[in-house]
Amino acid sequence: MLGVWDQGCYSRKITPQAGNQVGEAFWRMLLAEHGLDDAGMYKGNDPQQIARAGVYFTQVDSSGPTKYVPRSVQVDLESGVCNRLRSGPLGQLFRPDTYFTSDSGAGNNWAKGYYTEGAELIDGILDIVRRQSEATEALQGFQIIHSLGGGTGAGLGSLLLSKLREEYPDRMLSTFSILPAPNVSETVVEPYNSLLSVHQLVDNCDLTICIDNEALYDIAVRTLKIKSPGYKDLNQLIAKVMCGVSTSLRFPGQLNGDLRKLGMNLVPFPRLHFLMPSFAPFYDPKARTFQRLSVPELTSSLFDKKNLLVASDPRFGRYLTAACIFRGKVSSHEAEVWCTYYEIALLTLVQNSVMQLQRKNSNLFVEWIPDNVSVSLCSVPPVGQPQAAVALANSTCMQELFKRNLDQFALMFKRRAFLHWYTGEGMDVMEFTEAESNTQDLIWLIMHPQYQEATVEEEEADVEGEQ
Ligand SMILES: Nc1nc2c(ncn2[C@@H]2O[C@H](COP(=O)(O)OP(=O)(O)OP(=O)(O)O)[C@@H](O)[C@H]2O)c(=O)[nH]1
Ligand SMILES: [Mg+2]
Repeated sequence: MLGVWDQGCYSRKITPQAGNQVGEAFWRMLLAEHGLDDAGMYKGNDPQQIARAGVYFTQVDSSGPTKYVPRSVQVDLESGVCNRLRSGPLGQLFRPDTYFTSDSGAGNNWAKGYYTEGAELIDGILDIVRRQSEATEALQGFQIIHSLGGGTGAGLGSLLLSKLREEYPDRMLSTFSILPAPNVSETVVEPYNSLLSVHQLVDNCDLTICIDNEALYDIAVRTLKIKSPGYKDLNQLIAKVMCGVSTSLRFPGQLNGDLRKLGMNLVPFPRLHFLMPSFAPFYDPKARTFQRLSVPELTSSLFDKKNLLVASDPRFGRYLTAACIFRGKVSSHEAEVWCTYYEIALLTLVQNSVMQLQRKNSNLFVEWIPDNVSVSLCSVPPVGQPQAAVALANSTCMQELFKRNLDQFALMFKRRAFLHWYTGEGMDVMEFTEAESNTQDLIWLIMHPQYQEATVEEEEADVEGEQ
């Protein structure tokens, strides 16, 4: 999990395996983008690189040169991944007292993460969150990186979200949530863990950036031509997108420059905060030298199913909102210097290109939110690529993901299969029923966003009627 503040920054990873492994890939890429080495020492020479590094790092310069330390907490109910992190290349980066592990394990059981084993760790985790929050002038909010398919990231991650909501009701809570996929799946109960987590995310999170292992797997095989992709390959893709979508928070002068502004532009109704990321260009490293996309090509790639990090098809939904960021030298006029006039001209070019795409595909964008696609530029390119674009979109096609999860959940739940593992940890079967019906409601709302207000009014009328 990660936390973000205006001055310096703070990150905390609730990790289960996935969260910490993805976190490691993310921090490594983040270090490179800000010109920092593995120990957090600045080695770059571009003031833009480091100007807002404080959003994710605290500067420590007690003796000698300044060290940038991530505001991060690494949590797991097994110690293996954290131990590897401690003894790996980033061993000097994190504060030693920001690792929280135990050896009890959650054994893929959401109830252990939420109610028993995880619940025992929660006070210690909150203590360190509190200490870091108090030392910061302007706390924006928190980011959690976790998978939804296991016991720790999903169960303990959900518990942490609800505690943070209670303690910091006016701060932004956001997650990078990795959804399970049949072809990268590890256990049969993943649909249970995932749906129980979605149930919590609906109410306790402001922005959920969904990442789907199924889509990552497809990109790795079809586009990157990796024969049998491992987590390392998938995590590189996630890190690229995480760096991309946090660009506006980390570099100066950006639109959507903090988590709240980002949420404001992307979330028209509180429960519809499940966003799908896209990235372009993904390419086969062997074909790299041939890759140079024009602005319209980059734009259309961002809205293409092949470039989405979730396995759903935007042609079967409608976009409520989207935010795009173009990075590096995205114009074809390569000889031009990155100066103010050039930037204005480029912004107009990018805006026109998005407008044209919207005009051509007007049926894919709701008409009742005018100007629902925001665009911004960042001259700092991603690591290893001269140019790239990334988008976060709020589309009704996200219902496909929840429908897939719900169907798998329902098949097992109908027969009450595997439930004893959960009830054995003190969980009530009612919670499963509630998670199921909450997800059904969520799917309905995603498909009928125009009735959101009516639903809220009906609920309010019901409450008044009961009084
Ligand atoms: N993309 C990605 N997915 C992962 C990774 N590791 C595990 N997963 C996925 O995450 C889900 C399992 O969750 P884990 O993160 O391993 O579980 P956990 O949160 O540690 O929970 P427990 O081990 O049950 O305590 C499965 O859907 C895996 O496919 C990873 O490094 N990258
Ligand atoms: Mg684990």
